[in-house]
Amino acid sequence: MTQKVEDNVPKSTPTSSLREVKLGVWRILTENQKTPSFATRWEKMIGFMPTLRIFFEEVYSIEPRQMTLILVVKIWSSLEDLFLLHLSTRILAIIEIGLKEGGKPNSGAIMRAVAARMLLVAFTSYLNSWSQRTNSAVESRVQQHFEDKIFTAKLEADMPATHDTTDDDAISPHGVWNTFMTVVSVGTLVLQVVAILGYILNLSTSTRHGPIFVFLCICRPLFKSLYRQDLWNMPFVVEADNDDYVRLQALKRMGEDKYRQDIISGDIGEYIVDEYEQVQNGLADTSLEHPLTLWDEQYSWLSTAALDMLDNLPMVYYAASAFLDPAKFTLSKIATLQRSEWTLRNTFSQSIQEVDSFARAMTFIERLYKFCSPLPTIKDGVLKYPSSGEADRAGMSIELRNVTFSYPGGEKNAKALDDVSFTIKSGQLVVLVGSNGSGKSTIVKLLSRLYDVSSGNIVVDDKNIHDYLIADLRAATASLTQDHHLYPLSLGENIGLGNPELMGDVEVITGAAKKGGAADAYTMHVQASDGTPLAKEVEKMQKRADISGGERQRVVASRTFMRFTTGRVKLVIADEGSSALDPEAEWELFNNLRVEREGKTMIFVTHRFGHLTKYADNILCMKEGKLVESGTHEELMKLNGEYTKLYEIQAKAFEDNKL
Ligand SMILES: Nc1ncnc2c1ncn2[C@@H]1O[C@H](COP(=O)(O)OP(=O)(O)OP(=O)(O)O)[C@@H](O)[C@H]1O
Repeated sequence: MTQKVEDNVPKSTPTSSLREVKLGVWRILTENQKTPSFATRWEKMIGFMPTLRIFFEEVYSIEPRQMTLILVVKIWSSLEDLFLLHLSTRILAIIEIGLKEGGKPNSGAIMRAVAARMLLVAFTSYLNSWSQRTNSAVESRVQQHFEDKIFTAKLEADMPATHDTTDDDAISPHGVWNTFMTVVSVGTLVLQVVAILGYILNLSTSTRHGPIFVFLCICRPLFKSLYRQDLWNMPFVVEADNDDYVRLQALKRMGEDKYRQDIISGDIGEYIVDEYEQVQNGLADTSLEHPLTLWDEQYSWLSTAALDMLDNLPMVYYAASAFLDPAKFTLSKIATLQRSEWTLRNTFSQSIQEVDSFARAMTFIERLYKFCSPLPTIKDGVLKYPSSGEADRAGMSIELRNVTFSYPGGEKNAKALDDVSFTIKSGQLVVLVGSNGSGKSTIVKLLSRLYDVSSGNIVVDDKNIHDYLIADLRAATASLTQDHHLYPLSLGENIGLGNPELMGDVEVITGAAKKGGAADAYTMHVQASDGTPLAKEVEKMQKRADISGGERQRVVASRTFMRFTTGRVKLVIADEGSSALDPEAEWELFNNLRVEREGKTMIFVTHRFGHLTKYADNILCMKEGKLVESGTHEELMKLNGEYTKLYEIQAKAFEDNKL
């Protein structure tokens, strides 16, 4: 198990090294890097301000009125302690003066100060409860706003962008409100610290006393943050480093529902329970406590005690001052100093902790905007497809010229395609074959411009594929791949989305469903969707998970036939689109596709050589990212190479079965 304590683990740089600590069942890695200097952090923060402003304005503009009130309450709450402190001081001072003068304290003044204090408490508590209620409403509005934004960005992102998954995981609309409130909290904490500092300095008996007292108040959090720097500044990675513990976690997972059927049918429950007990015994006294608790415990009690002692310094200071210079100290002043010392220390500690949260908020906001406005990695062209004068072609003509391609984010130097060249003439039916991982699907993806070549060129109808408008190219391509999924929408939409313009045309959709082999399912769907809202809802709620692989492919194939109804398709790509179909359905699908051949080039990717290769104008045989052979079935068989080898393995299987 790898557990990230910090979600922003920096990549190791040559200037930093890793420090490893073993605690309990954990292995903790921290970065032994020099803490960035104050100047570096300051620079980073200043550079971040414009992005922070955009974020703040965007969140604020969702509900400006409510947001203003929330901010006012936040500011008020941060200053409340100080107002209360001031009123308490006044009450104490009035009492003290009264007692000193030997008479009764001024009851009117006391009553007024007490009433003011109570009013303040009641007002703040009302504001807080109002703010809590408002917060949740505003929070859900903000969440909704960013959910829409993230959803749109996800739909608009192109394929290479989706390889950068590290950012995706961390970006969630739920994080936006928390991040916003973190930024607000940091702002109000800074305000609070400044206000208390001002108050203490104002109270102090001399210009020298004030700063010394303030320093003593913040001594503990300051030293703690310096001494235990890694807690605040060093992101660290924690992973389980105990075989028994790792196995225990794995055995615990065997209790999940998905394994139940196997456990019952395989009768392996007893084995798992025995193993579970064995690893529990193996762990014996090893601490399973949370790594952060263990991390904290590794410091000696002496250092902890020394830090705790620092808490007492302000008291020692004003006790000594009162002793040495009693004329300048009153009891009410000492009480006020004590209370303000406590408030300052707490607020300062919180601020230091928030430095870390603020750094995380900065990272979150930067990632959010990067995610929501990704730079398009696939550049659009300007030419219409088909260009004027080319519309009558018998299909798309394609030429790959020395194409090499590596997947973004894939292993360095790993070429999915290596110097591949071939030509497919308009209207040809071409079959792509080759062993797993040989690059067949990659060719298909490049033709749909899901990715761009790393080097070389793809020429479509005599022009570079990059010159065409991507939307036009995609409209001219109908693809049926094994990766296609059923959408979590109604069956009618699943087929109709092949041509959204005819979504309401039951007759056209029925025709497509027939050709794709999903006619029975679609007829049932039409009967269920008898127009009543309830029937529609029932249909929508049907789980798509219970559908078999073959049934799914029939629906996806129907969607492809629906796409033909646009009249714009010039290229049909079927990448293992019939792998889950029974032989009869596959034969039917293939025949139905052949009927649609007019005006279209067809590329089939397959491992099953059966009927497809017989009808192919050309067969391209791939191996390890290279095109190794091409020609008709007869020509390739004569070569006695890779194609023959693959073909004979299949043929032999049938012969062996006969024996
Ligand atoms: N998204 C991806 N990221 C990184 N590498 C990938 C990705 N998709 C495929 N590859 C790699 O590219 C190479 C070619 O894969 P491709 O899917 O084109 O092969 P294929 O011939 O279609 O295989 P199969 O017959 O199994 O479908 C393989 O080495 C594969 O691991």
